[in-house]
Amino acid sequence: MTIIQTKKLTKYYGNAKNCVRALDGVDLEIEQSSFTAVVGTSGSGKTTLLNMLGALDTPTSGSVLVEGRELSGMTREQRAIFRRRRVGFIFQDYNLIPTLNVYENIVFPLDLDHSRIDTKMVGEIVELLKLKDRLGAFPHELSGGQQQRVAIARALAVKPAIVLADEPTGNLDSRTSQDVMGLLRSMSDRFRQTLVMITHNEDIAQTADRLIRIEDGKIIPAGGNGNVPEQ
Ligand SMILES: Nc1ncnc2c1ncn2[C@@H]1O[C@H](COP(=O)(O)OP(=O)(O)OP(=O)(O)O)[C@@H](O)[C@H]1O
Repeated sequence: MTIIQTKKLTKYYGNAKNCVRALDGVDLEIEQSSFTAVVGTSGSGKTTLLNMLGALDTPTSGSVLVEGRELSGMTREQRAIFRRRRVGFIFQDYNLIPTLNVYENIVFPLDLDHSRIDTKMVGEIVELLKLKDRLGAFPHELSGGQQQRVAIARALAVKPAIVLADEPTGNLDSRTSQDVMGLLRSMSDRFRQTLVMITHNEDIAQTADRLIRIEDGKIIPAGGNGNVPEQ
């Protein structure tokens, strides 16, 4: 089943004189529960694509449908609820709240939404991400890798339908990277989550169900499990 679909998705920045075509007519379909790796050189449009899929930004033209709903047809408030309940974001710069401790950061989206905290599942995530001993610590007391793991735990705790991750293992050693990838995969199996991940790590990209290569805002045919989008 298709969970994400984009149609001629286009995002231009700047003005007519100085126009950056960050995304240039992207047609894409992503299957539910699949793991898609997005690769491409710096500035090719990867983050822009992720932002569009998660309703963090609006297209210049074209559309994004998630679970059959067109994101640009939503009101601002509907988009905020969609982001909070359906999407788990893992950003490159973590975006942790400095005044909250690790546990409070992890359950923050649930608190915001007045949702019940599944303490068993949060406990499992925390254990797998090796954060159990650091729950009372504040972000500034953590290493970069630990902060990244808190951001991952926070994204997964809401049991989102879609996990959008921008280089989530960039700051982790290879052993922890493998653990984090294992966790993301097993969470996606258990909760039928769809994972879309930007990565520069070829080994990780090769483990994806599908590899999408972006160049100058366009998807280009790429190698990767033979499952390559047509251009
Ligand atoms: N807010 C913005 N205003 C103007 N130009 C932007 C903006 N955001 C992105 N761009 C431009 O759009 C293009 C695509 O950027 P994007 O961040 O999507 O690339 P990327 O593939 O994620 O790069 P990286 O791997 O370096 O993170 C780049 O040329 C970038 O400079």
